Formats: sequence, structure tokens, C-alpha cells
Amino acid sequence: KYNFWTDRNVIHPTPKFPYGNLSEFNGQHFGLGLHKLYQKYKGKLNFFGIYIFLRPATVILDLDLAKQILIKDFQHLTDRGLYSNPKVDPQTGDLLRARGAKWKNLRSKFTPMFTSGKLKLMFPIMLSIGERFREYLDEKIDGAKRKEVDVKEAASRFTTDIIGSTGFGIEINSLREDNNAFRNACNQLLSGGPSPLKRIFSDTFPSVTNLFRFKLLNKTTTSYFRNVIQETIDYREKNNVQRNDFLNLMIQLKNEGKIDGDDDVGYLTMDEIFAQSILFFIAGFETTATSTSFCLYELAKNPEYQEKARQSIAETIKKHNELSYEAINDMHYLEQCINETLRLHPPGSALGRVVTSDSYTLPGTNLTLEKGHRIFIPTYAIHHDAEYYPNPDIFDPSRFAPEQIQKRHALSFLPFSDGPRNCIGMRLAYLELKIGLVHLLTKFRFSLSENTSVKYGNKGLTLTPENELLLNVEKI
Ligand code: HEM
Repeated sequence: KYNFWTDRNVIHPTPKFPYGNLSEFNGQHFGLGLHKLYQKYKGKLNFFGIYIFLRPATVILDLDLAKQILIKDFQHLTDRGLYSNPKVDPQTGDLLRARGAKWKNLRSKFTPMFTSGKLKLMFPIMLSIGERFREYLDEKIDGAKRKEVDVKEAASRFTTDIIGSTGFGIEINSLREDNNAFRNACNQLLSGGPSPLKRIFSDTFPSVTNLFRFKLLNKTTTSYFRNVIQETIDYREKNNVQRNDFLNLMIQLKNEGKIDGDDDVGYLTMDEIFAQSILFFIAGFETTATSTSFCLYELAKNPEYQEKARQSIAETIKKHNELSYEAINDMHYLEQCINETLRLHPPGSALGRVVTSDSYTLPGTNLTLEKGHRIFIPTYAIHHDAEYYPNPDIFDPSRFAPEQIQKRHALSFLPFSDGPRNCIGMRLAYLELKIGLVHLLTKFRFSLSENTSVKYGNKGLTLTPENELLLNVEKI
């Protein structure tokens, strides 16, 4: 099994049975493990081989090749290679895990939900949660001049309330209640997921996993969410309640197969609604909460950029006379700060694709990969490559000024990926991040405290701080 790369004369680290090259990741997050190998091999070839347990996989080093895989050759690489068996576990039939025609069908149903027009309708709901976010911090400070606050916990409550309100269609209020049932269930959902090794194993050996009828999420917790969604849908249908949120759009798809009288995109089943609502939470909660807290952390470390962001927010609100949807979209310097945060700390630290055609020859090489072969694009490593970002560990929002972006390869920045299978929630994520940051930066100043420390965890799907993220917060 471990001759695959030697037989093809492809550069690769020496594997060890039974984990292959995972053993040398030293328990680090997958994307960080790839970073080490990327640094070792970059410049030698435009890809290298690794072994995940017993199976060979390819890691891309060259951005043109990455472009070919994500965009130009998408028809040969439509899937992400995550375990999916909706018959045994309906949750694995979600958009993130769905494959081939099933994914295409789901994606076309969900795309109309994330247009700018639909997000604009959800904007007032999000804005009011942004205000609660500010009040939450105000209460934490409790009249003191300056106080140490866990911004990761604060941001998690903010994004929980947003997803609860837009995705599940209910007022959550975890920002006001410490012992909030929805937030507790969310915590259980995340902590009760499979261990990283079990997850990587199930993605690598789906047929073995099928034999064990493996379930991704704990049934007790998923049934909590199913009940919440079912009750909300029943209530809305009985009382003819309309609300500007994702659930409303999903109910339209369930009953009419189209949204707001637009083209037919097909009906959604209740199982699909359950799976997608939970996915919206999994994909949208931690990613945005982490990015909000990392952005505050980087701005606390760099007070001059923090002040510049604050000033440009104030100027934009003044220009638009209010904090409108248009004003938020016009906050370019804040977006530069967000992008630089996403570059330094990309929540999706690596992208995965799997060969879905019978075979696929890597462009520019004579390496032919069979159906099922996995390919990784090491986002974290690309974002920390000095060839694209000189002094890559330094936070510098000016890297994302329009003229600087022009100078770089388009695929040197991949927090939301690229191509037909990129992040469907990208616009929503920017909106949430900006709303959260605007509400905090206009009223509070952030600085490092003696207890501020950041270490990445290795358990989740996303790259997040392992523990709390403490910052000093001072009311302006
Ligand atoms: C800072 C915030 C976020 C980041 C960095 C992020 C990043 C990503 C990445 C890297 C992917 C994989 C793309 C690929 O394989 O090519 C992805 C997929 C996805 N994301 Fe996000 N995401 C964020 C927020 C959200 C939000 C708010 C939602 C929606 C509720 C969302 C929903 C999804 C879904 C449904 C997919 C799967 C799309 C598909 O397979 O068609 N994400 N995201």
C-alpha cells in the first residue's frame, strides 16, 4: 500500500503504519500539518504525495494547478470527499457532504437564498442582534473603566443568535441568558461530534464506515433541533406567519418548489430542511464567531489599525446617514481588516476534493489519479507563504487594498474557496462579521491583557482558538 508514490516517482514524506503521514502532524490541525510539509516541498514540484492511514492523497503546491482543480476541471472533481450516507444518517445528506447530482440539485435550491436581495431582507434582524452584542459587552464591563472579557464566548453568543434567528427562525437570546437551552444544545452538538481521527477515518474509508452504520452527530442533540424546527414550521403554517429568514425560504421550497414565485428549483423534504438548518449552524456559527474574535485580537495587538478601522466606520456611517445595508457594504477598510484576519487564521485550513470521474490526469503531469483519490489544497500554508505575503505572520490590512490584490494570484486568498463548490454563505459571513465588529468597535476599545494567549485547537473541523480568548475591553 505504501508503494503508491514511490512507484510513481512522486516526492512524499515517509509514512508509518497505520496512520500514514498523519502521525507526523503531532496532533495538530490538518491544515497546520500540511503547512509543515508545504514548506518542506515548495519549489521542488507543483504537488506532493501523502498517505492518510493507508490511502494515498495529493497535496497541491502550485496556484495554477489549484485553479484547474477548483474551477476549470470541476466536472472531474465535484465532491469534497467527506463521508455521506443519508440513508443511515440523514444529517450526512447536507450540502457540505452531498455528492454529485444530489449536491448539484441541493445547491441550485439553496443558491437563491443567499443573494444580496435576500440578505438585505434579513439585515434588520441581524442589526438588532448586533445591538444586543454591544449590550452584552456593556454588561460584562459593568461600569468599570476597563475589564477583561472572553471575546470568543461573546462572539459565539452573537453568531448563535444570528443563526438561530435566520436559520431556525426563532429568537434565541443567548446574549441575554446565561443558561440558554438552544446554546446548550449547540455546545453539545459541537462537542458531541466525532473525534478528529474518527472523522478523518470515515472520510477516508466510507465503505468500512457504512458497515458500522456510523452516525456523525449525537441523536439526542439532533432531535432537539428537529423538534425546534418542526414546531416552528407547524406554528408558521398554522398561523400563516411570514418572516424574512432562511426557514421561511425553506418552507416555500418545501411547499412550492420555488422561492417568491421565481423559477422552479425543486421541492425540499423535511429531512433536507432538518439537515440544512443544522448544517447552517455547523458551517456558519463557529467560522464567523472565530473570525470575529480573531479580528478583535489582531486589532487589539495593532492599536493603530484599530483606530483607523474605527474612524473609517464612523465616516461611512456619516456618509450614509445611518447604519444601513449599503453603509455596511461600503466599509472597505473594515473589510480589509477582516480579509487580513481570514488570511492569517483561515477557519477552513485546507480544501478537499475527490476525483469523481473514472480517472483524472493532473494537468501538466503524467500522473493519472483514479476515481476516489483525494486532493488537498493547503489554504493555511498558501496564506502563510512569503512569496505571496511578505512577512506572512504580520497582520497588515493594507495587503488587501485593491491595488495590492491586483498584484497577487487570485487563488492566493482562499478563505471561502473558489469555483462552483465554494462557500455558499460568504456574503452572509461578511455581513455578520461587519455588523458584529461595527457594533463593538464604535463603542469599545480593545487591548491585549496579561492573560491574552492564542493557541489553535485541533478537535473541530475549523481552525479555532483552543481555549477562551481574553482581551481588555474599555468603553469609549
Ligand atoms: C468566516 C466565515 C466562513 C468561512 C471562512 C467559511 C469557509 C468555507 C469553506 C472554506 C468552505 C469549503 C469550500 C470548498 O470546499 O471549496 C465552505 C463551505 C460551505 N459553507 Fe462556509 N464559511 C463561512 C461561513 C459560512 C456561513 C455563515 C454559512 C451559512 C450559513 C456557510 C455555509 C457553507 C456551506 C453550506 C458550505 C458547503 C457548500 C457546498 O458544498 O456547496 N459558511 N465554507
